[in-house]
Amino acid sequence: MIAESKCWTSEKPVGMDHPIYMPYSVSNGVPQESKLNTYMSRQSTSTPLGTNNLSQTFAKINLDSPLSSKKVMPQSPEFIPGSRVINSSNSASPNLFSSFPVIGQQTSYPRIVDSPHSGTMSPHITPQPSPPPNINNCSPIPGLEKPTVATYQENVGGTTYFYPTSADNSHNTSETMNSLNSSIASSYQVYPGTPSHVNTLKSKGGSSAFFISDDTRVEILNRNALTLLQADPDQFSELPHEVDNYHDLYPLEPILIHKAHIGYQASMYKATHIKTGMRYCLRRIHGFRLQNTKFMTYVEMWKKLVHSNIVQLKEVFTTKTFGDNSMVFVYDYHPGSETLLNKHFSPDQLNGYSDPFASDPTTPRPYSHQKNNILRHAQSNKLPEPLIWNYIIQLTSALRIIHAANLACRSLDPTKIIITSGHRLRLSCLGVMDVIMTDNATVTEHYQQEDLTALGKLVLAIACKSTMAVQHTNIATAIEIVTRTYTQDLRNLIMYLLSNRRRTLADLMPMIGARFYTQLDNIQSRTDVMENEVSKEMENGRLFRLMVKLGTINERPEFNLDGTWSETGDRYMLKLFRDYVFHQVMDDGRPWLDMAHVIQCLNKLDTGVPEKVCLMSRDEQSILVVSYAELKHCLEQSYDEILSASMSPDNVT
Ligand SMILES: Nc1ncnc2c1ncn2[C@@H]1O[C@H](COP(=O)(O)OP(=O)(O)OP(=O)(O)O)[C@@H](O)[C@H]1O
Repeated sequence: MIAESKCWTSEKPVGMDHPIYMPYSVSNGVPQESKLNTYMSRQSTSTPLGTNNLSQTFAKINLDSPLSSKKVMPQSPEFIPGSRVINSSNSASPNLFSSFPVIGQQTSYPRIVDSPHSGTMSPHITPQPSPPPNINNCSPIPGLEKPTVATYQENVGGTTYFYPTSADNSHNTSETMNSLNSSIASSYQVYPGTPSHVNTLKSKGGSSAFFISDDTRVEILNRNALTLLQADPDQFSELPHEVDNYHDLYPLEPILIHKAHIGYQASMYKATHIKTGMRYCLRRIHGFRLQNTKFMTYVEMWKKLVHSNIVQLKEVFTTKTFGDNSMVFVYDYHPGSETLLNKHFSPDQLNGYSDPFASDPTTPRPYSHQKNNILRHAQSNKLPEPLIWNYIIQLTSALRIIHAANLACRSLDPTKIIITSGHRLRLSCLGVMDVIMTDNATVTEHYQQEDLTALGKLVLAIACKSTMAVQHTNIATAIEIVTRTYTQDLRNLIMYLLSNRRRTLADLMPMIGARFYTQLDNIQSRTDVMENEVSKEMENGRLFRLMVKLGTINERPEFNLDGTWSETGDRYMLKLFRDYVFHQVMDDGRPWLDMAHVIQCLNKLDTGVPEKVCLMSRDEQSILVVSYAELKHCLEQSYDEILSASMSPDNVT
């Protein structure tokens, strides 16, 4: 079948039998060798819809209907062949031709070839400024942008163009109109803009209407870059190529000869699992000889523990690959994390106090420093109390499940808590003490009480921003500082944790009290913001897949030995569509760039809406009026062709 509405006249509307209605067919008016001809041939063979009978087609047009009898506007903007003037000011009678990217340089009127599918006419073809940002990627709801018409007529410079709508379209329109009575849904997928509740939550990080916010993007990029870092073989020549099932080792800290707080020298590496390609964090305990295998029970228990505030232990193994007897603990890798010690106790945050550990690298860390001057710490440097409570909630949350699993942390220390963005804390050294300090005599209950004491010391150190606050001789002064600086509640919690009585995590809950709600609110608000970011990227991902298909088809140099494949048949239409989406120009020939136009067009293509779009050949001699539905059909069919050829060895040429 060929076009239903392939007609133009230089007069006002006339009857259907008027000779100026010029049906186009492959053999009538279109050069056989032209690309348009190949497209039309394709229509006549493969397109299932439509009719070639003009009389039938036009019989459907009710020229007497109020809408169809719309008068030709004598004042319609004049269409001046040879001019590049695009005039779309007449909103009552949208100037179809003015809406083409470049109309100039024409010596004859373009042919109009109507697509076999029908639908509403694309209302915005002319380069137009985007709508306001919050809706700028939304298209008008089909059926609303224009009253339902049985026929569409246009007078341009004395030339009348008719676009009959088929039964199919009227069906769609009536469906749309029916749905107006109840609800109206966009007929295609689109990101509807930032919801107002998220808009009020947004941080200063800057937001984008279409893309992920700058803050989040930078953060993710940074994390990805860290994950992909590789060690320079010249610089780290001593690193083994492979350790057990891991390779691509990258040190996470300078390898210093100091004993970690566990009493052994330890070092951390990022590594990649040989089989899965996943990144992990290896904690290597240097020079450690296993005495027995009792620790395996603990390892199995730790491996089962999953919580948002702990770094999960994956496995433990011994190795001689490093040239000694090393014990390696494998954990999840959290790129971009830093220790709580670095974050809140780094030298520049200590008002000029030097790193308490720098002088003696063999001294275990961090509470062993003997100097007693850190309490001169300025109160102006204090952390906000809500942040301290935030930390308390996260740490107690982790301890709660650890203790519930009949385990103890045994490493609640500022060097063994890592922090990532959004003040997320994780306990990072779980299970190590149970393996390297197996002590059958001491019951877990004892270590759990030690955990609570360690928590009290940690909170005190954070509140005073000093690791020395927890030294026995400084504690009284440190508590005094807390009393002066923070609420009674915080002081009470520290006092409780540092007391000699038997303590439980359950007792801490009423001390935290309604602050749980604040924490919950913060997390949920953050989830809302992140969900909005995801919804933007979801749309982008969808459009990207569409672009991949278009890119795979457009300008393909050859397919199955056919050098003209991408220029003929369905592909020709897709090429013109690509021009329409991306290559439009303004009146004076400057490129017209409008992201909203691109997104809108791609969204409509993705869904295959019945709305029509006018595609102009590059020589400006032909115009195809085609629906997005048909474009989608062409896209899918052409891509499937390539896809099946890629899978079938018979098609390899
Ligand atoms: N699971 C992890 N994922 C990513 N990085 C981690 C992980 N655990 C620790 N790190 C990082 O590795 C580095 C070293 O951690 P480590 O626990 O050894 O701290 P440390 O201050 O060197 O303690 P110690 O003196 O006891 O060795 C820190 O920068 C920390 O942020």
